[in-house]
Amino acid sequence: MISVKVPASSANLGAGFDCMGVALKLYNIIEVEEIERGLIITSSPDDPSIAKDENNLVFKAMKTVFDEVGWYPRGLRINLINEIPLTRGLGSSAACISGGIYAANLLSGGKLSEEEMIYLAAKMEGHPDNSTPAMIGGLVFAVLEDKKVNYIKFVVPARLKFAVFIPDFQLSTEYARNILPKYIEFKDAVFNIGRATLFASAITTGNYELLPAATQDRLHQPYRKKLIPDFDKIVNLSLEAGAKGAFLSGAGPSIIALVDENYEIFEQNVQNALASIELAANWDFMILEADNSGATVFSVQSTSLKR
Ligand SMILES: Nc1ncnc2c1ncn2[C@@H]1O[C@H](COP(=O)(O)OP(=O)(O)O)[C@@H](O)[C@H]1O
Ligand SMILES: N[C@@H](CCOP(=O)(O)O)C(=O)O
Repeated sequence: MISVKVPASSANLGAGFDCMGVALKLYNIIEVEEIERGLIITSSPDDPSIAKDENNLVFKAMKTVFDEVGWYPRGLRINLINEIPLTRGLGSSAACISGGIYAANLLSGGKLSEEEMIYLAAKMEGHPDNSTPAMIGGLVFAVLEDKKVNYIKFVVPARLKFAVFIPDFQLSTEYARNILPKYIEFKDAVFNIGRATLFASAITTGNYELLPAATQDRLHQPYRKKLIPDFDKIVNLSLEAGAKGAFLSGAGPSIIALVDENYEIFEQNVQNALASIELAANWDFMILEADNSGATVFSVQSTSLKR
């Protein structure tokens, strides 16, 4: 049995639509084992959206590796331990894809390089901003090209923390992508290019005072926030509590805020604000550090099946 631990991820980071994302210390564990025959898939906690047959996302990711390397298990047992909430904008699908590819590569003899796994994951997800940090950790700037992903990984210092607000409703990434406009005004494109560039520079040089300006966006949040009634209230309470920027996590509905100091005061301010304002949804709140490792082997137990 091979056990792989794979982190959650928060993509876009404001202005960096489809090209920036960070891995977070919130994990799924994917356990895989070759068996004599068949496909057995279990998950905890279980969820009706988690397929238990060949439509399962982890299995589909694993099969892309088996097809690529030309190796197939006789049968496969997959157990999923899901700590990352599904369909909340925290890269649950990317964790399945990157974790599944990473586990399948181990099971099939490690023939794929890290670059090849990064590309396979981004191609399957359709954009590299979740799958790449889920695979290698850190805060990643990434572009999906024809046959590879061009990326830079930045190791996030522990000083920079991520306050995550998770509501009690789901918002599918597919739906949240379909509602985006096909065309935008030139000035809005220029607006985002500037802020994404400023964000990259501010994060890598530690100029966190620039982050509130650098995390503004006109490409996706104006459209998606209409699906999240509490969006402005959560963003505003985060900023008033001392965050250096607050924005949609991936395609939402979760919201994420950057905190670089006075963590206890920030947390107390947020708890007080959440208790005192009227909100349309129930929101879970936690402060996470960035994960700088990505998918890792959690444990390997020798299997009884001999080839
Ligand atoms: N932990 C999981 N296990 C199996 N399938 C999953 C898991 N998380 C997501 N999926 C599948 O991926 C699909 C898309 O999820 P998505 O809307 O992208 O969620 P997220 O925003 O968390 O990435 C889900 O409908 C589900 O079928
Ligand atoms: N760039 C994507 C990110 C989706 O992230 P997820 O965690 O919501 O799957 C988008 O904005 O659609």
